[in-house]
Amino acid sequence: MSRLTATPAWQALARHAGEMRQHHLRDLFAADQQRFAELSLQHNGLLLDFSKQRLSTATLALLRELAEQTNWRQWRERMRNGEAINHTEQRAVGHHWLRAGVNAPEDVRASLSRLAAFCESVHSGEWRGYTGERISDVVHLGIGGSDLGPRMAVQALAASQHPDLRVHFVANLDGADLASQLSRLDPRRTLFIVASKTFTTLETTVNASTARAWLLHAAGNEAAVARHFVAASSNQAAAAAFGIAPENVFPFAEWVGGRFSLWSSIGLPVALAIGFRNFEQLLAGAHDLDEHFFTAPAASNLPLTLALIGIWNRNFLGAHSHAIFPYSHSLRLLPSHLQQLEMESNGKRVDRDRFAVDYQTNPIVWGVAGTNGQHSFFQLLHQGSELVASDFIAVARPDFPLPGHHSGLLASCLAQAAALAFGQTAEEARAAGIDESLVAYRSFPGNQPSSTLILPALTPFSLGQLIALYEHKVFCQGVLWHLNSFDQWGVELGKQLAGRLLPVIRGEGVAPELDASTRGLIDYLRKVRY
Ligand SMILES: O=P(O)(O)OC[C@H]1O[C@](O)(CO)[C@@H](O)[C@@H]1O
Repeated sequence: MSRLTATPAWQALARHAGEMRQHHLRDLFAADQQRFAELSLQHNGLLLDFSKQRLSTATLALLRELAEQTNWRQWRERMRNGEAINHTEQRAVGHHWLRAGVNAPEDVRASLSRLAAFCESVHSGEWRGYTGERISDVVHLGIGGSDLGPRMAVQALAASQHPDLRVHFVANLDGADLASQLSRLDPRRTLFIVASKTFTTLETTVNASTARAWLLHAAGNEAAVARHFVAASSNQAAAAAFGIAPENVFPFAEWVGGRFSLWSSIGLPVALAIGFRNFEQLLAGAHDLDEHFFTAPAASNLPLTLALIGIWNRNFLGAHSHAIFPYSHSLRLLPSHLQQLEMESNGKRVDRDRFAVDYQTNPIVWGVAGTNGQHSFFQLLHQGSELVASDFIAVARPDFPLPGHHSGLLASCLAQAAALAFGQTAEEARAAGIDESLVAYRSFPGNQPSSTLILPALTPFSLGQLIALYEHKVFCQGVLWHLNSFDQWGVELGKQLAGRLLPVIRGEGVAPELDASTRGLIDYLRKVRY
């Protein structure tokens, strides 16, 4: 038995789960008229309703006891105080310092001032391309944490987009990604941001090299690179070796994890897209949530509550997957961002003390924007055989207010969450006039758990709050599961193998140790490629 499953709170929760599994959400609501009031929280404009989760106030009390027995407060202080809690890389975890405003470390404030000045020079037209033209397009080259966060934020805040500057993102190693962007761009007016913490990532360095060749083909002069390439990286030496002028490198610290780097210079495309003042509001929103997380008691702490609900669904009700449904077209990339945030952080099977865990860790995180998902896979959620826990995210006021759209969107969001929770019994189907031969098909079991999060509006501030809320949720779950949430060794093996296969694919080498399947695939590829 592990130190987690041996805790009295875990044991009590396991017993309690046996009892709670007997109850349908219909019964829980029927038995308690105060359920919404008891099982919802608010913080500075955000509302989190978790009354449609299959739990009770007693469940929450036990879950909070589990948090106490796993020392979540002490871990929270360790992160806040800059201890090297990422022990396998001997690094502190400091993304929250990036948004601490006037209390941020000196180097963070200095770096923000440089970003502000750079944004100002691009927006004002002081920064010009090699022929003296203004910059009209920015292409951000990065992948994983150096792509998903800023890409999602730029899309989410499209309503605040700077009118004269378009921001594009290229991540994939597949040349189709970069080629399709370049075909629409003018090298004289295009600025590239090479975004890579390590500056060694294959996808980003290949895309950056191709982009530089494209620029030089047009400019015919190396000097153009300094007017068209900047970098966001922790590896200033590698950025310089690539040919980016030192004054064009915006560094950030090693203690910023890739999937938490949106708040650093990796967020430069966001600042360019929405303006630096709005970027500061994004940071302010995240800081607001940081303060809440660091100071609120367990019972009113939103990130901790989200984390505990996730643990309940995963470890005690047996949900394998967790869906994120933003009912907001602008937030349609949020599921992808959270997928990386959660699965790269807590997709682990060895605990902090190097022991294999004897409990489930992160579920599969997935999702799309509503209402689109309703017309593709929601059928399985309503009548399939899988327990799926969901987060519905709604925005009270529209960011693009076209008449006749937003009320329907909100109605759909609330209707889906209610239908998943309460379903439709055979009696109700009959009462609705369904023919007896169809009653079995037109009954819905319900009892699918979900939370609903409401943002008053999609602003830079509320987006900052939203992302930080999930970041701290992930932190709390990592603490409870006794994981290091801040390394990602699991992605290394595939990278190393790709490095070994590259010369073989190119026909420049042999790899005698290859397995029969990979060898067969390579032989076939060689045959059909050339
Ligand atoms: O910013 P870099 O160093 O290019 O890394 C990109 C991404 O690659 C990963 O290491 C995973 O492969 C992520 O954690 C990281 O965000």
